[in-house]
Amino acid sequence: MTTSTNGTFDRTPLIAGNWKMNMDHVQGITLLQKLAWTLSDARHDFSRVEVSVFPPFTDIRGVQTLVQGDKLKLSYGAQDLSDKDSGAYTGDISGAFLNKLGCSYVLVGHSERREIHGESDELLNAKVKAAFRHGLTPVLCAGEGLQIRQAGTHVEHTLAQVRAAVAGLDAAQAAQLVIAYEPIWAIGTGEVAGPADAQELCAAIRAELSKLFDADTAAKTRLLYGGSVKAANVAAIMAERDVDGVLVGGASLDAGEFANIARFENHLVTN
Ligand SMILES: O=C(CO)COP(=O)(O)O
Repeated sequence: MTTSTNGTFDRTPLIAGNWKMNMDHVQGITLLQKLAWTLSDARHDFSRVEVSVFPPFTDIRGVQTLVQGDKLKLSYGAQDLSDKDSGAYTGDISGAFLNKLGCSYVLVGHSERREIHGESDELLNAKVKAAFRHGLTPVLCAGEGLQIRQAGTHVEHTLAQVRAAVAGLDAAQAAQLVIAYEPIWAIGTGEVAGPADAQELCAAIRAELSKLFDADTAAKTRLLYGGSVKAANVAAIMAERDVDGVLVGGASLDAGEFANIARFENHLVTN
């Protein structure tokens, strides 16, 4: 995350909670109410730090009702979308439907979708384009597994995923895009990549965007880190220059913990 000399953020930090396949629509509403209450009690400034949740599809209508009804400043998105717009694609969800439910974002290419559902780089590129077609901001996830990390090819591996997913985008789309670096070995394992690891990859991704588009565009793209983020480690990660936010899994299911992550500035360590 960079701060300008007057202390305002160049890129609004994004604290995103990926609920994965947790929280049915009743539990989801309870969690969101608790989160909203905790953040409002703490007078969270949403214009300085954006907070977003990614519930299961079945929760999104309820989330929309609560956010709109209570005029919450939280944004929300889905965890996946189809690369198609409509038609005979049983079980798939169109970006058009997500847009109608007020989603701002959609995750694309989470490692659990790449690994469990065999989603290819080509498909993910089509999903990124489908998101833009329907007025959604894609949060593209990329990152390496343990073997690749141990082989030392994690930077090239992650950049190849990013290159494939952004192919054919224009500079305005690249600037709007959010990219989350999520090393698979750090997801749900308690094994957090160090702040320096997060910075290494976010800087490499920004340099790659600069090559593919231009430096101005690359300076606007928000880059997140994800993998075992907690209130206790978020400040050091967010203090890194190129890290503009975090994508949180397990810890986003606890309203108090996630609210504390969102309020990382309260325990920000500058280095
Ligand atoms: O996959 C993640 C977020 O998308 C990270 O999950 P954890 O925070 O549970 O490690």
